Order: sequence, then structure tokens, then C-alpha cells
Amino acid sequence: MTLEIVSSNKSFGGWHKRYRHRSSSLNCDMIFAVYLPPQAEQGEKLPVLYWLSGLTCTDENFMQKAGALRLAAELGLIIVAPDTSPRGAGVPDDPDGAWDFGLGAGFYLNATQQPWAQHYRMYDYVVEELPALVEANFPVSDSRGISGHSMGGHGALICALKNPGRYRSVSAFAPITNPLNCPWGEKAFSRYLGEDRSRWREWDACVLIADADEKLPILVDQGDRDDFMEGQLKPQALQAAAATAGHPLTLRIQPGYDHSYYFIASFIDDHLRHHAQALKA
Ligand SMILES: N[C@@H](CCC(=O)N[C@@H](CSC=O)C(=O)NCC(=O)O)C(=O)O
Repeated sequence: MTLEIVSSNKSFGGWHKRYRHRSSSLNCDMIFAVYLPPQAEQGEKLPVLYWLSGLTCTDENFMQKAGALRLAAELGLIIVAPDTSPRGAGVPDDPDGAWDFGLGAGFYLNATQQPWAQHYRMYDYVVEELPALVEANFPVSDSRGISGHSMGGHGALICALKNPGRYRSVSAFAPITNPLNCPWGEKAFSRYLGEDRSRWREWDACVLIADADEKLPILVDQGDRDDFMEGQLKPQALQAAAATAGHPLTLRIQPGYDHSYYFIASFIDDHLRHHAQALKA
């Protein structure tokens, strides 16, 4: 698979790079970003953290706004940030141009319904295709972590819960915890997966955690001034499901913080250390 370099910027002694490639899962060209810390030039294979962004984002939001690169350089952590949906000519979008469905809103699942199923397979892309590409082209070990924000927090949780052994660490900022039971999730799942709600269950963290074979400790930060917390994100649903399942969850409700990247930047260091500790063990 050919990678075309889009941009390259030195940062904290390492390199932030963007690449374009043809995705076979998504049937379109995709761009992803990778941060290569300085240690990547010393010949050793490094652990890798996959970051999944939220609604309306691309590969750029996290890399530009989260303030993660200084500590990633110090810890020797490679960070990979994919886009949040398929893109480009021929990829269908919300008919009304809404920001919470279609382009920028792939929900990290594999769509089964038309016209979405041909392109909207972000789960396969994030779990299989992108890691294979990254592992073939960059000095990464098989020590993988996954994190994300909001829709991307949902993505990180389901990718980890559905794939025991694939990830060694997981965390999320303000994740959509129970998409079966929130407006964003109901809108996306009914269109991508159809009206049969039983088919939605395999994409919901609160359902998956009940039967998880592996109990990777989950770190979640959630701002209590987040306008989406009560109606969309529902951290208490994840807390209840984790307690019932005996799944280790650290849920930190952060006073005064909203849903923005100002919040993420405030706690990203804790998440990077959470991942580095597990990935380097
Ligand atoms: N455009 C919307 C707001 C959309 C928004 O808040 N997106 C969040 C993720 S929400 C859940 O997945 C985000 O990360 N935005 C990008 C950023 O750089 O802040 C509106 O107008 O309300």
C-alpha cells in the first residue's frame, strides 16, 4: 500500500506527518496523521497510541489542539490519528448536511445499510487496515493503546472491548457511552445499521462491557460543565455497567470543564501516562 506524504513538521524533536492513502475498507482515499517522537529515529520499535476524534473532526484537531506532542516525545510514544469518516467524491453524506451524521461522523462501526455500507466501515479501518499500514511503515511495536473523545471515546471503548489482546490500554474523554440510548447514537445507528435495535448492541460500550473477556482498566475524564453530558454522553451509564460487570473503570468528573479541546488539553498528560505505563510494561 502506497503512502503519499501530505505534510511534515518537526515538533519537540520528533515529526508530525500527514499521509494520504487508498483505503480498501472505506473505498476512498484517506488522510491520517502520525506523531513520531525523537526515539523513532534511533531504530527501536515504539508503542503506539491510536486517537479517535469526535464529530466534525479530521486527523488535525487532536494533533493541533490537545497539546499531546511534548509528553509523547518525552515518553517515546507514537500517536496515530485517523479521520472520523470516509471522505471524498462518491461518499454519501447526511442529506441535510447535518454535522452529527455522515461526513465527520462515521461512529467507528461497519454500516450494513444502503447507501452507507459501501464506504462507512470505520471499525474495520481503525482496528485492522490502519494498524497494518502503520506497522508496515513505521517503527511501531505491537504494543497498542487506544483513546478518543466523544464519538471517538465511544470508538476507543468499543474497539478495546471487542478485541481482547489487541490493545494493552484504553481511555476516553467525554465518551458517548451508551449510543443505543442517546439521540446522536439513535440517529446514526438507525441509518448505518437499520431499525432493528438488536443489531446495534454489538456497537455499544455499556452492552459490550457486560461480556468483555478481558478487563483492561479504563480511564475516563468527563467535564461537569459539558453541555452534552446528560443528553448524549451519560457517564453514569458506563459507571453502572462497569460496576455490574466488575470491570475496572476510573471515571473522573472534572469540575468546571466543558466538551472542548481546552478540557482535553488539561488532562491529556494523565492519559498519555496511563497508556505509556501499560504499553511499556
Ligand atoms: N459543530 C458542532 C459542535 C461539534 C463538536 O463539539 N464536536 C466535538 C466533538 S463532539 C462529539 O463527538 C469536537 O471535537 N469538535 C472539534 C474541535 O476542534 O473542537 C456545533 O456547532 O455545535
